[in-house]
Amino acid sequence: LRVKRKRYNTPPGPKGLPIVGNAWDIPKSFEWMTYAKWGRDYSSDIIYLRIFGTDVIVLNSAKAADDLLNRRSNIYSDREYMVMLLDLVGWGGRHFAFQRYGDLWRAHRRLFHQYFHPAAVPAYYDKETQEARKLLPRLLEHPDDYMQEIRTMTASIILGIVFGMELQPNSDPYVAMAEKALNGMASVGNVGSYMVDYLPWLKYVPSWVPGAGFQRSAAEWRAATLGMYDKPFQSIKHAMASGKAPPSILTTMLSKLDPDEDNSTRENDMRHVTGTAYAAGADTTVSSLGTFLLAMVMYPDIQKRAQEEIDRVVGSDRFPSIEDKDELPYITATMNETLRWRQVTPLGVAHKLRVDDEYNGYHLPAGSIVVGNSWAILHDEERYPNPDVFDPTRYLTPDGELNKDMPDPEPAFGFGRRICPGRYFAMDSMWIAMAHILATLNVEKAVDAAGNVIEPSGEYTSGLLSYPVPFKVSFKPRSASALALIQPGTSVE
Ligand code: HEM
Repeated sequence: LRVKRKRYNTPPGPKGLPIVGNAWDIPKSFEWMTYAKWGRDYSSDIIYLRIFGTDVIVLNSAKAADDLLNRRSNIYSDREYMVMLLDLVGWGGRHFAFQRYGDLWRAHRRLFHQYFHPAAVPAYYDKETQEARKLLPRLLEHPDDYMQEIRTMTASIILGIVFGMELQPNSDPYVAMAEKALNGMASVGNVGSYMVDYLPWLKYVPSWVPGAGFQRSAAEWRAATLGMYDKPFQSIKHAMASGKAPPSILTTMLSKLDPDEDNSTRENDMRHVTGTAYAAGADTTVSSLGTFLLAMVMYPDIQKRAQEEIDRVVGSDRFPSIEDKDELPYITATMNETLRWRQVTPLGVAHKLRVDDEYNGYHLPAGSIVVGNSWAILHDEERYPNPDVFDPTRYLTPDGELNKDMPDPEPAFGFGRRICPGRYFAMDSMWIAMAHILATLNVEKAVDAAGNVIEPSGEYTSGLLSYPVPFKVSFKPRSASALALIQPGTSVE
């Protein structure tokens, strides 16, 4: 029986072809820019696409994203079921960013929130500060590996607070496994990266069939995903049983269990929520700090101004502390601008609409994938003139205070009930690392063997997470007293 579809007034967008719809219109990379361009071409901040029968709605303005994803969050907070990512690569039921709206998601999010809400995160300042301090000498020693060193810092912070884990220097086996799992996630995590997402029966095609290479990649990634969730959980549980587990979020969680009850569901929630903190939090913060370094290399005057603020408020005989934050508005503005200028997740994580909706006279069909284009929102020329220029003063009043009328770059963290629940912790980690780097190091363009300055390309990778394309950086201690802070044994002449 064929039911004839009623023609509704959906938002404008490229026309597309029969059956495949707009599948071939969507570029393989930097889709956020194309979506923003379509918004201009069709003079609409809402764009409608159809991909193999799936409705996709892209929101290109702060107003549309706020009206729908924030204000109607009760119906806009579902997720698409991504076969490749969830079934084949193993993130289903584990990483709640990809969980459908429902009880399991709610249980995970609630448990996570208990340890990452604004009043909980100051408990992690000490660890964040300690690891930021360890980062500084490593940047001086291994300037070419600065991204890896930053990754070690974020991994040490998160794994330290969540599992009480001390990382093994150089390649830590847990981090190596997690990196593999995260590579899989980054490769398949954007809705529609794999044909199997649109044609779910493809998952039954064995991996030896020509063209089914996704099955082989999936099996390798899957082993890493399962390991990253199970291994630390099991080892902490064992260590706790013998009284040897250092205090952590997981030991606090486990200590609340009643040994006389069947705890299997709650233990699973704990395993998945703790594993997710690393999966969601490590590489995101790494990318944002990479952007910070890129901005400092490209805009030396801004770096100098930030350093002057620290010198004036903190002096040079101690490190800045997050307790100084209120007196360091330029540093906070620099962090906001870092999150605005280049997003870690330019399209956020796609939401899904659960029921039919109406907006501005348009029909938005139930089941639509709804993409908040945070790149477009944070590059809106009206709110952010010359949006491609890195300029922290956007966030400041003329007399240098934080401008209360300027919205925080919140869209960088998503929307509505799905907004990043790790954002307070993420911004603390970023702020502390940035303040430590600015206080003690000059971050400059590197020079090659022939004495030529190496210009960074300023380019980014494309995917669910976007990173600066590797660029060379030179780190130099700002002064003898800075060096003495970085390497406490060093004498100051
Ligand atoms: C600069 C760093 C970060 C950025 C830019 C970022 C960005 C995002 C974005 C865009 C989302 C999707 C929101 C949506 O669906 O509308 C998200 C979700 C999430 N983030 Fe973050 N994040 C960052 C750091 C962190 C950290 C450090 C953690 C954990 C400690 C974390 C945990 C999560 C979790 C668990 C979710 C899933 C929320 C849900 O679906 O209910 N994030 N993040």
